[in-house]
Amino acid sequence: MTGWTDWFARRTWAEPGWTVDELVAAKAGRTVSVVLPALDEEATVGGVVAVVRPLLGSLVDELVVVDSGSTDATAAVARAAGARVVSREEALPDVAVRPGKGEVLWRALAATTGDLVVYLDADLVEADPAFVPALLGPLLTAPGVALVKGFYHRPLRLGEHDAVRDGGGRVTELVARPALAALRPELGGIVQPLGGEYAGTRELLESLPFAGGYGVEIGLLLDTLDRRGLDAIAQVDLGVRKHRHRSLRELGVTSAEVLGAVLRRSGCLDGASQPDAGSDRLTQFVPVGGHWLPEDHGVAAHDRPPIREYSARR
Ligand SMILES: O=c1ccn([C@@H]2O[C@H](COP(=O)(O)OP(=O)(O)O[C@H]3O[C@H](CO)[C@@H](O)[C@H](O)[C@H]3O)[C@@H](O)[C@H]2O)c(=O)[nH]1
Ligand SMILES: O=C(O)[C@H](O)COP(=O)(O)O
Repeated sequence: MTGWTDWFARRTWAEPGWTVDELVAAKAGRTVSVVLPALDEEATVGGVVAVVRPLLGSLVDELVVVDSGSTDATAAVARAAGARVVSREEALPDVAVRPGKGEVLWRALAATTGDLVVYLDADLVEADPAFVPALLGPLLTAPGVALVKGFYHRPLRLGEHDAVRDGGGRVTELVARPALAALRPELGGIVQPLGGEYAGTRELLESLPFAGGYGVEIGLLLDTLDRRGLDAIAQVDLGVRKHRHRSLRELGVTSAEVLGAVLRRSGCLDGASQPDAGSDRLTQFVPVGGHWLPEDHGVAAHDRPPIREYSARR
């Protein structure tokens, strides 16, 4: 426990108690965009939009679902629930799309205008209306804070009525936190480095590269630390977060993208001069008819440049 204990005491809100009215007053002319990245989330996106929708026109100035190439009814459901829906192509029309979550979060900056941006995953189950106010609290009231991460209990849901308490967050616990402990121990006090519920100033987010895939969250944390220092980062307790779980095999690809983003930022891969450094394939072995067959998966191993620089080059 070195390097972050003082930070933890200063920058962790364990019982966020701001009221919406207090936060609206604290905006002082600043505007807020809430962004939901969504790839085939018709089952849950409507519920997430519905808990943010009542804040539109007061704490929240725009609520946007950025559709990541869904083939289901995600866009229609999100629109019906009250969000503006933008496809990833529409968000930045003259830039060819690359796959991945980081890509849509990066493009979302071009499709929105808020001074503060709140990201929420669209696969949240029983999303909590308190998430957005709590994530905005430190940004609106604590000078110097530029990035706010949520933390929470994460049940591992095994069925509709069955869950392992705090059994979720497998990539977080087995890959992300150990990698940070080894390579950037200052970030060891961040409870949920991979959580998809966080908020930042546009000024910060537009100045940072975005890892293209699931490495985006850990990349933003590392880059904020390196450019702004630990005190620019805060965290708030959001209670409980439930989401759709992916299979162990899918989480292997997530882990590869998270690890790649860390290594590119740690001098282990030459990320600075080669933004695409690192392997973009992961082979997994699957048992088929008594044999183990290799299965090849694509891994997003690149960073998008800070969107501010990108716009300037065009
Ligand atoms: O190409 C993609 C992939 C995902 N998503 C959306 O991103 C959100 C999170 O994706 P998900 O596949 O549910 O992520 P997890 O496997 O749960 O991964 C966790 O860990 C990741 C790595 O840090 C974070 O990016 C996630 O937010 C966090 O929930 C969901 O709304 C997805 O629809 C996209 O929009 N495009
Ligand atoms: O953040 C993580 O570690 C991944 O989203 C996996 O989460 P899960 O173990 O709750 O599915």
